[in-house]
Amino acid sequence: TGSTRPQRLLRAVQKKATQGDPQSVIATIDHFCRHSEWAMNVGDEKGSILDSVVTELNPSSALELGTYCGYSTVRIARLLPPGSKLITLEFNPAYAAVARQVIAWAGLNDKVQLVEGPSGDLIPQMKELFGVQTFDFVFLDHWKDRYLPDTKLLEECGLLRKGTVLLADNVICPGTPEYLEYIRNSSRYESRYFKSHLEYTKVEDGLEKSVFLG
Ligand SMILES: O=c1[nH]cnc2c(O)c(F)c(-c3ccc(F)cc3)c(-c3ccc(F)cc3)c12
Ligand SMILES: [Mg+2]
Repeated sequence: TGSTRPQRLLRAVQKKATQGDPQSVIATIDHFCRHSEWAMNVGDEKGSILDSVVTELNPSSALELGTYCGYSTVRIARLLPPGSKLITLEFNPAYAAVARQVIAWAGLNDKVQLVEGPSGDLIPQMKELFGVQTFDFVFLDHWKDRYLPDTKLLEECGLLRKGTVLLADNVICPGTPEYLEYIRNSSRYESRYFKSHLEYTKVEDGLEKSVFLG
């Protein structure tokens, strides 16, 4: 049995990136995806937009739906102020196992809590399991068909507050039409589309940033 793509990505990080240096972990993964094997990390172009949204918001509590190999987890956590917490949910155990090691290599264990399981089951448990009141920031990057139900679940569980920012990846490719329809027509959100490209390609994709108005 051979290695998987996430395992080969992790091997590249452990071989080439500097331990405790998130920027070198990010650069190593981007190089691997451009020159060795494409992988579905948010990437450097959309990643810069993610960075600017997180930096401007300076969140104390953040949630990521969809960890994959931990690339965006590292991008977000490296920008969080001391004492802040990023909770990241991953359904696939093999992805979670790789992500834990990528996050550890970047030296970000104290800012990140990776939880394995389906987002639909875990979101209602956020308050009781992790003492979360509300999230300041949510990055949606798991599965296109879960964006809308999980957003409604976050609302219903009282996990959003006036000003919470939702940032959704892949709203064009592969596309999340039901989510966009809901969020752009809801009086409870103010949305803006950031045009970009599918990671490591010239194909159009983009991020949708939505502020919950309460
Ligand atoms: O599923 C995802 N979650 C999060 N981010 C993703 C992402 O950033 C992507 F670029 C893709 C993508 C897009 C185009 C493509 F050709 C291959 C993969 C996917 C994706 C889409 C459909 C699938 F069947 C499997 C994966 C995802
Ligand atoms: Mg994505």
